[in-house]
Amino acid sequence: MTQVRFHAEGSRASVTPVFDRLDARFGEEGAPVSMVELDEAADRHEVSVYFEDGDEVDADAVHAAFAPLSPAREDLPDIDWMASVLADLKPVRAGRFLVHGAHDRHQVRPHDLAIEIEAGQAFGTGHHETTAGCLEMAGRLIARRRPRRVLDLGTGSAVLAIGVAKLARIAVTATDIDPVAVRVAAANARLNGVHTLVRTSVATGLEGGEIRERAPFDLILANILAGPLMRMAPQMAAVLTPGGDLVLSGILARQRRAVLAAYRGQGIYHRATLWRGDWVTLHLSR
Ligand SMILES: C[S@@+](CC[C@H](N)C(=O)[O-])C[C@H]1O[C@@H](n2cnc3c(N)ncnc32)[C@H](O)[C@@H]1O
Repeated sequence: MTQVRFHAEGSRASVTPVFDRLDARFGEEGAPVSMVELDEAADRHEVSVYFEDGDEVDADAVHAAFAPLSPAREDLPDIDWMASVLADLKPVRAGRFLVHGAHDRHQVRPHDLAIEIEAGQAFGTGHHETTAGCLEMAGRLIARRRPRRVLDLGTGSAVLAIGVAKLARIAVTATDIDPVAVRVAAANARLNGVHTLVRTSVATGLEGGEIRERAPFDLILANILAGPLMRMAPQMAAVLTPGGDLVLSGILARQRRAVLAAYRGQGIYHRATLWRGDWVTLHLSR
C-alpha cells in the first residue's frame, strides 16, 4: 500500500513540540510519527507523520499540529520495504561463515559455510556485531572439538543454530521466548536444509521447550543481553556439562566484568573474548 508523508524541517527546539503534538493527535490512530537529526552541527532536524493511502487524512489537523512550521506533502511509492531492506544488506563474513540473503547466493564461494537468512521478523541477519561474534567464536570452538549436544538460547532467526548444524552436522536445540521468532527460525532451518537437525521450540530462559529433557549440553550459545544472562547463570550452570563451552553475547564491553563475575560464581570461567565495536562475545567453560 502507498503512503503519504507530511514533513517539515527546523531546529530541535522547533520540531520537538511538533513531534509531541503529532504523536498526541495521530499516534494513537496508528500513524507513525518520526523525528530525525539531519545535521547535528547545523541543528537541522526533520519531523514527519505517515498515513496509509486509504486513511482519511484531516489536512487541517495536520497543518495545525505542524504550526508554525509548514509541512510539505510527499506521496511515497509502493515499496516492499522488507524486501528492499534485505536487498540492501550485504553478505557478512564471520570466520568460515557467510550470512547472506537470497539475492547474494551467487557470492557464496566453494569453501564458505553459507547461511541464507530471509528473516524480517526475527533478529539475526549476521549484521550485528554480537551475531557475527558468536558465529566466529562457535566456528573456532568446533574446529577444536566437535560438540555433541548444542543449545542455541534466544535463537531469533536461527542463524547460530543453522551455522552450528551445518558445520558440525549435529542436532541443535534452538529456543526463543518469542513464538514469531520460533516460526521464522523453523522456516530458516528448512531454507538452509538443516530442518532435521535444528529443533525449534518456544521457551523462556532455560524453562520449557524440552531444554531439560535434552540437557546437559556441551555447547550453549546465548546472544541475549547482559542482564538476563547474569540472572540465568545458575540455571545455565545446571544444564552445562563439566568441561562444556558457553558462548555469550549481547554484552556491551563495559558489562563484560559483571557478566564474567556472575558466571565465575557458578564455577564457569573465562577463556576468551572477541571484541567487535561496542560489543563483546565471551567464551567461558565449566
Ligand atoms: C539479540 S537476539 C539474538 C538472535 C540470534 N541468536 C543471533 O545471534 O543473531 C536475542 C533473541 O533472544 C530472545 N530472548 C530474549 N530473552 C529471552 C529469554 N529470556 N529466553 C529465551 N529467549 C530470549 C529474543 O526474542 C531474541 O530473538
